[in-house]
Amino acid sequence: MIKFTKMHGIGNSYIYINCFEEEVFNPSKMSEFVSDPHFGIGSDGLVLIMPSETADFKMRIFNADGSEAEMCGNATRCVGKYVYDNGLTKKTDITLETNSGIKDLELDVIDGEVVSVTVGMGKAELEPQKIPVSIDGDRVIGYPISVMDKEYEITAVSMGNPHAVIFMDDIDSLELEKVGPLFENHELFPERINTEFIKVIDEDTLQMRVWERGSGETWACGTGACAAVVAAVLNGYCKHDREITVKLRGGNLKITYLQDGTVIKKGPATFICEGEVEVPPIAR
Ligand SMILES: N[C@@H](CCC[C@H](N)C(=O)O)C(=O)O
Repeated sequence: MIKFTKMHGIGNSYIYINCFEEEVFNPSKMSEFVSDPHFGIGSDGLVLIMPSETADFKMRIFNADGSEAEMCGNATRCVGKYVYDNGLTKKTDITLETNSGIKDLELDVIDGEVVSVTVGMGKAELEPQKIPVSIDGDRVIGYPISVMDKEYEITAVSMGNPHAVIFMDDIDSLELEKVGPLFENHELFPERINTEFIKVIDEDTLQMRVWERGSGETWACGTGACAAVVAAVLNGYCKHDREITVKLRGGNLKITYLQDGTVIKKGPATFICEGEVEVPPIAR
């Protein structure tokens, strides 16, 4: 049996394991198991909360298919809430080590309740080789790509993990199950990709659907929302230094892309349930 907590950041849910108390030997298999809604618990993946030598805490994030990602925006907020609510820290300014560097969390606590978390997401990376995207040049902005005989234009951004952002008017009728995997596994993306489909509502508001690498369509993606705002600024739809509302299937995030390239993200983190799960030997 292993103790778990299920939390979500605007509908992007993960199973959180407190590795100060529990040991997980095969997180990749464990993620596949817990994410499965039929034989496991049901989630978009697994997050391990661990001790760090360089920050207050460390997190590792695994997608539902067992692949490990560098970063997860929604999980950073949930980890902030978890460590505060469970008495692992009394601090409201917390540093969190991830596979893409240390992120700064600022907890907004009212009457003992964490109502929102603001995360310094670091600088957006635009150099194609570093995202990585197999396209020459120093940036990928509005690059044409053909999927299922339809032309799309991608803007590529890394928020620690890779994103392709596409602006289009009709995102509601998109058949994400069909097109999502074709973007995810396209030959231009050697490490696969997260793909965001964005409708520009106005210069301060974007609407987004996302197909996540390793997890499929999720109701929200924090790094994806940041990439969307960066791409919107690069394409002239939004401006630097303004708080942009990104409306996702599960709720809203507030994202600011500063002139110096840094991205700030603010949003809620929500506890769903906790319990113990019997993990089959292969997933331990
Ligand atoms: N949902 C996340 C991103 C999780 C990782 C992603 N699927 C990847 O493989 O890069 C978020 O909120 O950022």
